[in-house]
Amino acid sequence: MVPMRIGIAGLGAIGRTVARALADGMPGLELACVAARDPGKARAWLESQGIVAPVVKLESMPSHADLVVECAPASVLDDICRPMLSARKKVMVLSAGALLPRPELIELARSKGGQIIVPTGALIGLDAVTAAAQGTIHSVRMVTRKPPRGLAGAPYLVENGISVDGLTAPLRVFAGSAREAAIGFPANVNVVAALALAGIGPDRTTIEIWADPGVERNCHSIEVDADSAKFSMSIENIPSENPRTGRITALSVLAALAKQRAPLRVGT
Ligand SMILES: NC(=O)C1=CN([C@@H]2O[C@H](COP(=O)(O)OP(=O)(O)OC[C@H]3O[C@@H](n4cnc5c(N)ncnc54)[C@H](OP(=O)(O)O)[C@@H]3O)[C@@H](O)[C@H]2O)C=CC1
Ligand SMILES: O=C([O-])CC(=O)C(=O)O
Repeated sequence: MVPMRIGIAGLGAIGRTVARALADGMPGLELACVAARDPGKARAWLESQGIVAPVVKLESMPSHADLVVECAPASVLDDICRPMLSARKKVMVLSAGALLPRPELIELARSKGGQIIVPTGALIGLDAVTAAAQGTIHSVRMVTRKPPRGLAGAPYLVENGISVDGLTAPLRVFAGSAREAAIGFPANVNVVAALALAGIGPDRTTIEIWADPGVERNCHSIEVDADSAKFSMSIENIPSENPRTGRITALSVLAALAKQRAPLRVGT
């Protein structure tokens, strides 16, 4: 079987873990290329790891890869998705919050025959939410609690003069829709964007965000009420080297990549 060629756009907390795993070997998959903001830094890291892969520009990824994992800042989403989708290829999107205001990327995938894949990422239970969405979902509510350092610097906090420094008790810093949360916290709550895309959309999916000095993990809990089932789910993510990003996110990418070529697929 010809291996599926995987590109990685963004060599940070998620990208490095995915590159390492692909280089170590995943059945039916090969690391085909990497794109980074600073190609010199990327080359030095690859060399230090003994990983052989070309460092290329975002716009030339389609000639190297069948599927690109987008694990870069939200601001780069367009530059990663457009060339790949225009070439009828696949992009696995981690910056899910940046997809909400860009429905034209989904239209591009539809018109060209490419595909955007949003993995479960740092979340849980999107299989159940997508199943329930085949029927009628009445409501989806999410509550996120993060250590203050996992929220510091978010545009919503800056614009509203909310400080999370030196908190001694939990502070609810936001309550609103997934759409508003994705704008105010573009690097902190991609999870609620993925949840919205799986279920009832960004305007009806609600979220509370708490800065909680009492937690060490990024904690997400979700309640879904549907005509097929009522369920609640929660996950406590151990932060990776990037305090905003749970370690499980890169593992979710690996699981989703493995499914691309697996003889047995479990879960939706
Ligand atoms: N869907 C989900 O469940 C989750 C999504 N995420 C999202 O995934 C994305 C990646 O997260 P994470 O790995 O933790 O982030 P990091 O900040 O650790 O890594 C991002 C990398 O992208 C690089 N980069 C910056 N600009 C470009 C560019 N123009 N082209 C290519 N690479 C670039 C950065 O380089 P440099 O440092 O040199 O600027 C950095 O190495 C983020 O948007 C994050 O919010 C995170 C967790 C969960
Ligand atoms: O959604 C995100 O961007 C990150 C997150 O909450 C987590 O890793 O738990």
